[in-house]
Amino acid sequence: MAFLQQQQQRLAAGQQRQRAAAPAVLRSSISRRTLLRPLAAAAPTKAGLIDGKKIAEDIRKEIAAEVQQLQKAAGRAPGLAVVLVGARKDSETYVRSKKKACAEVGFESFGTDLAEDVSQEELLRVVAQYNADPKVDGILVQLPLPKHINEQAVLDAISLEKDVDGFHPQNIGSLAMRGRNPTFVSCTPKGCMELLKRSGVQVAGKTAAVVGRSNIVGLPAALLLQNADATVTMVHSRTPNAEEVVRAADIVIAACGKAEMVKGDWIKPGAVVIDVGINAVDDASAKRGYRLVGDVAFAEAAAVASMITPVPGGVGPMTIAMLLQNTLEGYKRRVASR
Ligand SMILES: Nc1nc(=O)c2c([nH]1)NC[C@@H]1CN(c3ccc(C(=O)N[C@@H](CCC(=O)O)C(=O)O)cc3)C=[N+]21
Repeated sequence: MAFLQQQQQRLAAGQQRQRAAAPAVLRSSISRRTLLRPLAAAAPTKAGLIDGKKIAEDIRKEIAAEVQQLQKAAGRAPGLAVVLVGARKDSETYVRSKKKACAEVGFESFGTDLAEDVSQEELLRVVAQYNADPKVDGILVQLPLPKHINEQAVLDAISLEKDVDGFHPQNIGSLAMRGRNPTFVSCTPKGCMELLKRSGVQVAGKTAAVVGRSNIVGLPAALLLQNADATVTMVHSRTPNAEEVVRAADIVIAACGKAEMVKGDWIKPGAVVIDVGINAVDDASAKRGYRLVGDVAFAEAAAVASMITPVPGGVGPMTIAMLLQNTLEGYKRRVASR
């Protein structure tokens, strides 16, 4: 919270400077613009960093404490099943970090690794097995799946009560309807909202732009912002005036999957920027031969925003924290309904 206070002080100081400058404009013939320019150059705003890694760590601690408290009476720990098909390097990395996170908070993790050429039928059998397993509270089928498998058919087969990814059409549908509560909200958009909440950002009454309209991030993120009383515009590849729409927004969620597409001059001064993108770009000087960048040109945007998430260390760790939170929610519901 310390940085929030600093942030508010900095904003207040800026406003005071501007107020002090205003009478001078009236007294002299120098234009307001000319007068403010050297001031702005002397004090470039540097956005406060929203530390997703730290916030996710806090959440994992909260979850671990709750598991400690609940598991004795429940007779078992929460269980998460992760299904991986094929051998994509990035998917393997993600699945490994999910299992590690499970261990850290005291969950039991179940895993099935299937060959790239596994049949859809066989994959559906694995899903059905986990649906029926009383020790499993959440099921995650790592995406993307190989081309020969109908992704939606697999996601639809996951029991609604175990759909911790929140990808089942009924979960997304409930999110879209007023007065309905989805069983689970997708982890990445839920993580974005949690970052806003834990950074003290008020959403109600604000304008928000969501860049990207995917089922798994853009769409549910827009619905969540709208449910939190923001006025939301979605921007996508066919939006002719994307920059203009983004520039009008108090809150920007970038989830278009294009490295550094959202430039600094798309951002309204003082806006809050949540960057969902994780793009690998070649970098010979990096240990792995590549580095990760977001969908936002970070340095440029940080110079105008009031707060911004970094990549890595922003939304990514929150996605996993929300997966654990969803699994814990499912566990509590299932234990209570026994
Ligand atoms: N059924 C399904 N559910 C998912 O939630 C899902 C999926 N499929 N397929 C792939 C995407 C991607 N995803 C990420 C999770 C964590 C990080 C993460 O923790 N990133 C770290 C480190 C990244 C690194 O250093 O490699 C960071 O941003 O700081 C990133 C990306 C979940 N996804």
